[in-house]
Amino acid sequence: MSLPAIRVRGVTKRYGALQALAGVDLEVHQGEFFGLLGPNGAGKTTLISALAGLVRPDGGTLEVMGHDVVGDYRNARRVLGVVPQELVFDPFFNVREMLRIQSGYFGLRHNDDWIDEILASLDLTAKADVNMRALSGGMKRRVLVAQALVHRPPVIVLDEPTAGVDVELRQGLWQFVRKLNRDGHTIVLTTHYLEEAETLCGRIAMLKAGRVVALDTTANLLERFATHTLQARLANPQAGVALGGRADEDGWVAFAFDSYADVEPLLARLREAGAGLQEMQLGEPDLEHVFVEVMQRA
Ligand SMILES: Nc1ncnc2c1ncn2[C@@H]1O[C@H](COP(=O)(O)OP(=O)(O)OP(=O)(O)O)[C@@H](O)[C@H]1O
Repeated sequence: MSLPAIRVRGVTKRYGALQALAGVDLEVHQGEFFGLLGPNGAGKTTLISALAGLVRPDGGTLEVMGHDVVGDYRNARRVLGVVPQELVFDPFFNVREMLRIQSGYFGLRHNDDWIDEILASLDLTAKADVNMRALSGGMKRRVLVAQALVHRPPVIVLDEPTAGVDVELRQGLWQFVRKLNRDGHTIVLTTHYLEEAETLCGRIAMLKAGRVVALDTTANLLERFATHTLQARLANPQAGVALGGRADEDGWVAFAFDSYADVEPLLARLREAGAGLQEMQLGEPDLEHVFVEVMQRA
């Protein structure tokens, strides 16, 4: 097994009386597209800040590509690119200057070829000489992504990169991030858009109140926690309700089932009960259901 991209062991962090991280253990493998999900205040940003060395944990250890983020800060920082949640910029510089300055933090002086490549990939070339304060919110967010990449880090963490971003930019951003992942970068993503996480992430950790409450492949989470649904429009909805369905006002009755093997007996029972099936639809399990279920159980 190769060196994990990220290794988090027993990490705790307290803000006064508030336990923001209550013992987090986590490993992200190299090359993974990993999702870090959780409700507001679960501790996602705190964990990312600890990885970036911006927050010092009270206990436990964090490593990026084998470098301890406290003891070996410089190397740990060098292998990590973080796209932060908040848009914070110095308004006096233009885009290219910002990226040069960021390169300078990592001791990279002749970085313009790579900067040009990033600008082109993020469709920012035309904005290279534009002052930061003159950019729209979505453009600024692209610059944040560019900034995280100037030092070619193998591990990239994106903290809610698509919050408040329009559909076009969101899709462009995902295309780019997917390409980075295909090129071998490890990606860690936090988002509240569970549909995005479901399509993008191969493995997911769910955090609640500073703890990991679920950690598995996306496929296993969907399999384990979510139920399928069968929606049936019935001439006699009461017959469906008597068989355990939930009726809505429009005459549809929803049945939850765990596997397709349960569908045939259900249809047979509906026929025996004279439910009068008029129309039906199957609903696939989705990550949103899984999330709600996990959070309720935890
Ligand atoms: N600097 C700070 N001082 C005090 N409390 C803090 C500080 N930073 C975070 N917290 C608290 O720690 C908890 C975890 O916050 P964090 O920002 O890590 O959550 P999150 O999962 O990223 O949430 P969101 O989805 O809203 O971004 C919250 O209750 C938050 O109020």
